[in-house]
Amino acid sequence: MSKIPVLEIFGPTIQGEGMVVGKKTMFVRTAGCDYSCSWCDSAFTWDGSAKDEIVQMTADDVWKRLQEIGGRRFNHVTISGGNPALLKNLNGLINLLKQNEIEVALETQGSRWQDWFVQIDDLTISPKPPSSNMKTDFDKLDDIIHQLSERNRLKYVSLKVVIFDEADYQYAKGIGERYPQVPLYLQVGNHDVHGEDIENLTSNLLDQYEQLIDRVVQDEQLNDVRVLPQLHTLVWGNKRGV
Ligand SMILES: C[S@@+](CC[C@H](N)C(=O)[O-])C[C@H]1O[C@@H](n2cnc3c(N)ncnc32)[C@H](O)[C@@H]1O
Ligand SMILES: Nc1nc2[nH]cc(C(=O)O)c2c(=O)[nH]1
Ligand code: SF4
Ligand SMILES: [Mg+2]
Repeated sequence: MSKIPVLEIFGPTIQGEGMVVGKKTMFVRTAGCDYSCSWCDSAFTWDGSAKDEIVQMTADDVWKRLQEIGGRRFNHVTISGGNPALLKNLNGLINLLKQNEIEVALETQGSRWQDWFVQIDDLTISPKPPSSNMKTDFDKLDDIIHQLSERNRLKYVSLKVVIFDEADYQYAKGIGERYPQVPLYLQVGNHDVHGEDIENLTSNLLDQYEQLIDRVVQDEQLNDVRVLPQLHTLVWGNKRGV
């Protein structure tokens, strides 16, 4: 059976971000990314620092492990990374979860298409703004949104843009204009992904959140938008596995 490179399986916790924020969920975090965002809060998935922790698992292994740690205390699994959309064979895991009546969410940046996107219940696409130092391939992103639209999947999809500065804000507006049919979430950027002083971190993030809200409420071109912090970061700081 084909294997998936897994870095973490944890939960139940709450989804801290985006379209299903607050939902009780388990997480499966895959290894490897085609991007290297300057501020990535999960850089250990691609920078080699956790390469010894990567475990090659079959879909069955992952499902067993989810049950071992989550028992019967979950009905939702979020797959994140790294970029899980690098893995063509994730359909095995997605099918297995669905057979067991588990809802499946997935986080990806919109750089790659996989046919199994159409099976995801909550698909978050998070194109990267200028502060990340990554360049969005808009031909690719257009194609992904087009394919999802053609297959009547847009009700299961959202776009989420992380905001650090004015250029990011303008980029997010561009995303909103380009894909008006897809719900848009703005997410507060965490400047200090290694900081251990949670009080200081929380207070900075709440300040950033307030500033982003102030900017959005003044803006007549961004009426149909949702503005959120990363809830898990406010609660647990930069701790891994929550
Ligand atoms: C770690 S990524 C993994 C999934 C996929 N590679 C992606 O970027 O969408 C999960 C989410 O965390 C966001 N993220 C990463 N670093 C962040 C930071 N420093 N502050 C806020 N959000 C961040 C990403 O933009 C993405 O929406
Ligand atoms: N609680 C919690 N919510 C999250 N939402 C997206 C996450 C991610 O790293 O992809 C994440 C995470 O790592 N933890
Ligand atoms: S695309 Fe996601 S996982 Fe990859 S570097 Fe950027 S934030 Fe990190
Ligand atoms: Mg995270």
